[in-house]
Amino acid sequence: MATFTRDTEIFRNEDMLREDYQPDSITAREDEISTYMAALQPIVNGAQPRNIFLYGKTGVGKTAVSRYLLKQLQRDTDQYDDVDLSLCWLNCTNLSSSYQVAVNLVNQLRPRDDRISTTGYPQQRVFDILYEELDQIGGTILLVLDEIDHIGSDDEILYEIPQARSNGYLSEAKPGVIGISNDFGFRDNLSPKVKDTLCEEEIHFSPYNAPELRAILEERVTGAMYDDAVDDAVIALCAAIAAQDTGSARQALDILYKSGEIARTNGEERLTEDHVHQAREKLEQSQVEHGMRELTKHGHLALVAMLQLAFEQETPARIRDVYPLYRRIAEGSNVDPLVRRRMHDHLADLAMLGILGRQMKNEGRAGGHYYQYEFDVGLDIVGDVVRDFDSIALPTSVATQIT
Ligand SMILES: Nc1ncnc2c1ncn2[C@@H]1O[C@H](COP(=O)(O)OP(=O)(O)OP(=O)(O)O)[C@@H](O)[C@H]1O
Repeated sequence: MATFTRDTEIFRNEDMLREDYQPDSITAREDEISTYMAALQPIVNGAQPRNIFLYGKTGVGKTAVSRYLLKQLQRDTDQYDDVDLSLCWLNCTNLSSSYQVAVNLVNQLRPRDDRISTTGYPQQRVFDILYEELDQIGGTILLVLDEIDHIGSDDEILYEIPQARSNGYLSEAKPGVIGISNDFGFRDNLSPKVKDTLCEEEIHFSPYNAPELRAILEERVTGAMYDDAVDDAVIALCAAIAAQDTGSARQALDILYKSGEIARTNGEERLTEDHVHQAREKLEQSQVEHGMRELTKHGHLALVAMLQLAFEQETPARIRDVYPLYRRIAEGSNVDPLVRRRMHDHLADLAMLGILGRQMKNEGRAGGHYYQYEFDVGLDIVGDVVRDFDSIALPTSVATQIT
């Protein structure tokens, strides 16, 4: 019979290593915090808020620092009767237009039973409803738009809200926008008028180095794990791996958490450097798997064509070998195939994601240059992903090998 008992060797509080955990204190971000605080200072003084744009790669603390500072700001402004601060936090993943952002802001600000429909209004009407809502709340209202790059080039709202007061649309509310993004291209491609308003205050978060990651891990591990379960060498290794790869605190924390899970599964009481290496490998593998699942339909078709060639021992393969298979599989799956050039872009994407390796070959004057592709990841992992492609008619040689 399977019996569960509470294990007490490794984790004191493993929730502290989870993605959604909000730390009480922030380590190694003194400069960013002081710039951020200066940008928020007008609010404390009862003045109009500035618009702030935070950017930096993934996992470098943009969200954690914002949550920490805004909580602090709310607490500290409570003592001033003339500051009435409200916060509205919207994650813009899946929101691809100004219209959708406006609707979601309205619905976030309204009670649950009074929400508006996500379609069917003219854009200006939705903005008007948003202004009514903001004016009804009144006071200083900070709208935090996390992952703001998802709205793409339809960035009108990032100009509209900050200008609403001076344009006479608001009388009671003083809105400020805090935009957060890890897409550097988004900032550069903002329309000039949006860049002027939203990027009034810009704060760049750079990747963490190994000592900074070490300090973050040390702080977190005190509450999350028992002292005897983890030593300095293990923490230093997690920090070094993440610093070398991405500079992301999320990656460093994930490696530490996974190492603890591996130790627990093995029934061991201490984390070792070997657990850390295994954890890194497992995480990389699941990231590649995730990357494969997220590809477009044509990316999936290219993947299946490559898998067929790999099973038939025909890799490394050139585009001229992959393309006819891709075409056949696409047609068999009722998908219009792309022309060869466009399909080649998908192979290049697979190489960029680390799923395929590609090598430039040079056959001299007569043969010219060409690329050869082969899998850089285990075929079993690819097979696991491909097995779930319900709308692709798999070639028999693939279907039989992956079942
Ligand atoms: N300076 C720090 N001190 C303590 N914890 C941190 C720090 N920076 C990041 N973290 C932790 O690392 C994880 C990732 O950080 P966060 O979500 O803030 O990154 P981000 O820059 O917003 O990334 P993304 O662009 O992917 O949203 C979180 O669990 C967060 O608590």
